[in-house]
Amino acid sequence: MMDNQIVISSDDRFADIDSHFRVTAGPGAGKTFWLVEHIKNVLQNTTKLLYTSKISCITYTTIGAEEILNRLGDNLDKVDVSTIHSFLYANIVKPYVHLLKDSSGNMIVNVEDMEGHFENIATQGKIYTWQKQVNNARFISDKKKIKKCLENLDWILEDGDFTLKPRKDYLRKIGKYSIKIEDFPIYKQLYWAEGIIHHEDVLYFSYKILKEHPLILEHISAKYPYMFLDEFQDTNPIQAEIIKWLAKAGTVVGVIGDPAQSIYSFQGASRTDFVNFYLPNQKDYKIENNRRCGKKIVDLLNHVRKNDELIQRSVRNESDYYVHYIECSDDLSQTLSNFHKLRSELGLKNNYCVLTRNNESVKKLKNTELTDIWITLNEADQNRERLLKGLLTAYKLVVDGRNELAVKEVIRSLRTDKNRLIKPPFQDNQYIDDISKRSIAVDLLEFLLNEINQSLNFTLFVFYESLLNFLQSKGYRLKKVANGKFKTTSERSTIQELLDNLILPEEKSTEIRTIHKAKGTEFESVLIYLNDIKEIENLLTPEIDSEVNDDTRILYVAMSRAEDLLCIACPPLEKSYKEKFTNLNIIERQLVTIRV
Ligand SMILES: Nc1ncnc2c1ncn2[C@@H]1O[C@H](COP(=O)(O)OP(=O)(O)OP(=O)(O)O)[C@@H](O)[C@H]1O
Repeated sequence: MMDNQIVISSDDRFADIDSHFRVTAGPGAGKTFWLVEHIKNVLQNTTKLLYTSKISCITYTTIGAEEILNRLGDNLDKVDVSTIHSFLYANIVKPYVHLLKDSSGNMIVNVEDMEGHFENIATQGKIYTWQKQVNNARFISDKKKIKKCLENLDWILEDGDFTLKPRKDYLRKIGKYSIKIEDFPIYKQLYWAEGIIHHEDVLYFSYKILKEHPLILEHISAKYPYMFLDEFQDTNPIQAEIIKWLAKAGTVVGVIGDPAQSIYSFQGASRTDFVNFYLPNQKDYKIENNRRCGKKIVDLLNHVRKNDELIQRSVRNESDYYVHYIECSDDLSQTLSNFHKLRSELGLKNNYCVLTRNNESVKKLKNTELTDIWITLNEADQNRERLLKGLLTAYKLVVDGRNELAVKEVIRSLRTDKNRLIKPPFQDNQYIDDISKRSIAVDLLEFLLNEINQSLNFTLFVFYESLLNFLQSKGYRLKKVANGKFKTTSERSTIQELLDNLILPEEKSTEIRTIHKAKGTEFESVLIYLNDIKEIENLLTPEIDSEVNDDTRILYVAMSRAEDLLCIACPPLEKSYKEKFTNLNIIERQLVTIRV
């Protein structure tokens, strides 16, 4: 499907801006760079944009959206940059979800209480109610497994029909019982009745709305005559279908991506959906340069990608550092110190990142302990947990340099009902309008920064008391803490513990993170921590086009984040492995003991 590709450079501007297109390019090719220039090019030359219409630019993460907005500079008022979920929520779900009715003609979502979309977290209360309503499920005693199964639910589109089921089918089997597929919608309905919809529901509702009311497509297509989608290799099949409908309705669609960086199969994405993506008269382009990585890194990337059609050329002739490996001891802080020593010897003083597969390894590297504190809090008091999680998330966002998003997060955690009365844990009958919400949100952020910096080791109980006093000084009353589960839990947990266990879905400046959270980024030096010898196999015998798992591609994404220094930390290696590393031009860096 990829024949007839026209080779371009990230500097090229197209004269033909009104054909559908696909750009395929490897890491560091300048896909995002090219996309921003293409948007400017369209803005300058189009005749299709009318007074009310805009270009839609879809990114995979909100950090990606912020980056593109920054790079667009003054060209913002005719471009909407957002994630696909925000786009679909704002343009389809929010305005039209009331059109979806059940068999008795009732709305399937309580629209009045709907305020955004959330992660699917199966609370104890919902699990309890669901179990009461579902025959067999009453007898399942392992609540943790039920929770895992319900939180793994997703809408799977097969031949135009949806099934709601866990992505991993074995999760349905809990002890002797196997949860029936037809019992899952009951769980969703519990949330929808309260106006709560989950991220995955946004795609599902959008598809249903457009399928049942195709006229809406005409309206959206008129509003967005152009739609460009970055990182399209990780697109969900439902999304791809909606994009095709929009193209048919008249929107010029452009998709950009790299099949070798497709790493979200656990969310239903598949590299072949990108490889086979086709729209009538679509133009196919590819970029072969790699402007990010030094020469030896590109050689290694080409080795990992050897089954693929795309071989990259490094254009950074000045950067030719060896790729290194370090065998780890049990003390991971030594591995980190050795990596920093190597950077310093090589004179590499700019940014770096340590990447690893999962959150458990991140915690190991950060030397922090994993606890269930947020789950315990949620079970103790759902409303307080929601408020505190929102506030501490906002605090982390500010520390990450994302102030605007932090303000939004605080506003979101000050939940109001349809009469604008603030919901618990605030006391009853307190009115707040949007302007006051924003202004108290800014005050709250300032309070959080002052308070948390001084009180990391304070208990949550103490913190909550000062939050209560602070809000009171601003004229808002929180409910006082009475004896009970929240009190005992909050007396036992510290703010530090809560922060350590609060993992943001996206991170911008964290130095140790999972590979999935490094998508689209670049650093002067990168250390990849592989804690299993199996992960080394992915480097030695790579399967970049595997349909079975993403492992090689995840490693490829990690390696391709490095500009100058790439260093691999691994378990002690047998001789045969060391020889293979030498053959790949990866050199050993002896671990030495460094006193800190
Ligand atoms: N034409 C260009 N001129 C100057 N710098 C460029 C150009 N194209 C790309 N770059 C730079 O090369 C680097 C890689 O570009 P970019 O981040 O857009 O790559 P990408 O293809 O999106 O990579 P990935 O798939 O790995 O996320 C960036 O630092 C970018 O600023």
